[in-house]
Amino acid sequence: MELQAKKIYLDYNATTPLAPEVILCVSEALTNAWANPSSSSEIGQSAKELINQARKKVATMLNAKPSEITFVSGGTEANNMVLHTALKYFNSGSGKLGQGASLKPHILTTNVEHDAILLPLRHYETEKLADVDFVPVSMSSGQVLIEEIEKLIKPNTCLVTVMLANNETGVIMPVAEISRKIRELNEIRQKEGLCRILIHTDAAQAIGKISVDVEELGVDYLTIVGHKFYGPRIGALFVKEMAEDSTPLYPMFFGGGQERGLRPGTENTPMIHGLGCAAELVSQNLQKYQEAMKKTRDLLEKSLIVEFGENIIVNCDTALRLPNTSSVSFRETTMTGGEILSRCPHLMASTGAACHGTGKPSVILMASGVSCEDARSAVRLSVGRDTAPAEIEQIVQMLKLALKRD
Ligand SMILES: O=C(O)CC[SeH]
Repeated sequence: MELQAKKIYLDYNATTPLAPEVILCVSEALTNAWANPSSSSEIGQSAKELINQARKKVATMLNAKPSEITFVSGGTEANNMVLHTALKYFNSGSGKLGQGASLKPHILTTNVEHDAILLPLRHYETEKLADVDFVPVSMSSGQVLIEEIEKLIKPNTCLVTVMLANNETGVIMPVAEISRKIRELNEIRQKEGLCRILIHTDAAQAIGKISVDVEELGVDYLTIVGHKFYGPRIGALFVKEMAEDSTPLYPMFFGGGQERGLRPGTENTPMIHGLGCAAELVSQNLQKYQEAMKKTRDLLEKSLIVEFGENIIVNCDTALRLPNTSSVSFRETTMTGGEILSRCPHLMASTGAACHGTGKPSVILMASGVSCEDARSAVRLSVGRDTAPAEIEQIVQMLKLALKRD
């Protein structure tokens, strides 16, 4: 009987499994914390306490305060809430501060953001609700350049949103430097009666892989996505509390008073408890996770280069990248990345973002400086905390076999 070859999962940027400890947390809360956290009963209040403990754990992971964490359904909701807030902030007058009433809010972002930023902003443009500039990232590194952002800032700019790390290339963006520059400009703008520019980063791909410290980043908002760091499929939004000038946050829908009325709806206690557990694991083990993923990812890239030589390139490898992500393109093949993966039945990876599908060359890769031909044959390999170095040789052999039959 032929031994069933073990299938290897290398798509951790698409989603991660729940850590065993998180599964225990979720199942424990499903069993014991089913009460309505808004109930005054003992079991209601114990459910509420689990939520408060989870808030503290997520805050600790980010060097934030618990009161700066609002639980939401996931990264898409968190991102949309920030964009919704920026428009309302500008249009409520507090943003306009002497702007002509005819001016629309202006938002700056990059051209490689996740669809949960790109598509809402394109919608705002279509609906004439905002002017948006999608700043092209460097075609040599895949990173956005601060000067490219700065030169596009206008009097009616009310938000700069830049992802902390790209999901397809792993490129880490200079968010802390961008924040520093924006805060300098905000001091000048305040004297000129111009609106404060709010700063957001979508940290979905970064948390659990690199250090994410809201004080170091200097952002007003930060998106947290549980299912990228072995947590449940819910999220949270960090909103900076400042003594002198509170950061606005407007609810997108209305109902009960949960989450201080900012995100109403009876809380999903088990998932929130699980998110807190996942956050605690990151706080306790980030360096170990980071080192393990980098060791495995670097071994993978080295082994692929030894095997394929000039017939493989690692995309955006000159930039600072996440320790677990590798976007590689195969040359001297007529196959697309999707066709290559279809010939590797025991390798579960992707050609790019899961939400983009595998049909066409990734626009994100091409925007990051990868040629159309290389984007066409690209494969994204994203390792996890427990991807074993011993699996690397199997992965290389699977790809070698797939390319051999071209
Ligand atoms: O696969 C990705 O890169 C993101 C999926 Se939300």
